[in-house]
Amino acid sequence: MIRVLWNPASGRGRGALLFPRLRAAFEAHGLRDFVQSQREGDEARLVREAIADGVQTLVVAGGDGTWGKSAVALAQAGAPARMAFVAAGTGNDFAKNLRAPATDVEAMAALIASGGVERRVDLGRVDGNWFANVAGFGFDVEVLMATKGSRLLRGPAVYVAAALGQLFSFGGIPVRIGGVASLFAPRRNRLMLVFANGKEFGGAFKIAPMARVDDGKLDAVVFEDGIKLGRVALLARALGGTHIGHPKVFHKAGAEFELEFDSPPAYELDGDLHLAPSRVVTVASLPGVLRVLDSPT
Ligand SMILES: Nc1ncnc2c1ncn2[C@@H]1O[C@H](COP(=O)(O)OP(=O)(O)OP(=O)(O)O)[C@@H](O)[C@H]1O
Repeated sequence: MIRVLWNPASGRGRGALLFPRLRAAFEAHGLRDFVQSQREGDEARLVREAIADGVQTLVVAGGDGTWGKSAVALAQAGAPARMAFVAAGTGNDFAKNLRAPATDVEAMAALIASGGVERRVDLGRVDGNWFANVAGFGFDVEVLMATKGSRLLRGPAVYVAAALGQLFSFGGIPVRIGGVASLFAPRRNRLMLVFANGKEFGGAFKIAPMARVDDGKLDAVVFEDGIKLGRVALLARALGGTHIGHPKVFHKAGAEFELEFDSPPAYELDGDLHLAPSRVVTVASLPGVLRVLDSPT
C-alpha cells in the first residue's frame, strides 16, 4: 500500500501549487491515496495513521522540514515501512543524497509504482531529538531566525540573503568540543557548528561534500570565528564546498560528539529551532534507522 503525504505550505506555498501535477502523476500509475498535513508538526500523527492503515511506502512531498519530521516519526515507530521523497520545499537538501530524482514528480511516480529499491539510511540526534539532514549551532541558528522574517524571497535565495544579513552582527558562540580526538580543542569562540548527515543544507551550501547518509557517522564541520570580512569569504566557499581544508574550518566524521557550551544553546534540526535543556549536549548518529525507497542506479 502506497500513500502520499503532502505539505501545502512547503516551499512557501509551492507544495499547494505542485499538488495538481503531483496528483496527476501518481494517478497515472493508479496511486490515489493522498493525505495533506494540516499544520506544522502534523507529520507524526499522519505517519502513525499510515502505519496503522498498513502503508508500506509513504511518499512525502515537501521540503527538509516535512521530510525530517516524517522520517523521524517513521524511524521511531520501528515499522518496516519505507519513505520516498518528492521535492516541494525550499532547500530540498536531504533527497540530494539519494539516487531517486526527487525533483521530477513524474519520474518519482513511475519509480515508486515500480517498487524501486530499499536502502537503509542513518538519522542523527541531538540529546533526545532526532533529525534527518543537519543539526546546526551558532550562526546557523541566527540565519534561520532571520529567514523566518523574510517573506519576499523564495528558494535558496532565502538562506543566502539571510546569511549575508547576519554575517556582520553575530558574535560567535563559545564551545568546547569533545568526542573525537582531533577536535579536542579548548573552549573557543566558534562561528558555527554543523553536524551533517547529508551533504548539503540551506538549499545552496555544500556544507559536508564528503558526508554519506549510510556511513553510520555524522560529519562535524566547525567554523572557527575570525575577522568579519573573513566570514564572507568562508561563506562564499561553503556555497561550493571548498571551505573544507580552510585553516579556520575543522572537519571530522564521528559517531558521537559531546559539546559543552557556557549556557544551554539554541540549535536547529532540519530547519526547526530547539533549546537544549542543559549546557552539555550530545550529538550522535543513528545508523540505518530509516528505510527509504531509492532508484536502483
Ligand atoms: N498545513 C500546514 N500549514 C503550515 N505549515 C505546515 C503544514 N503542514 C506542515 N507544515 C510545516 O511546514 C514547515 C515547512 O515545510 P518544509 O520544511 O517542508 O518546507 P520548506 O521550509 O519550504 O523547505 P526546506 O526545509 O527544504 O527549505 C514544516 O515545519 C512543516 O511541519
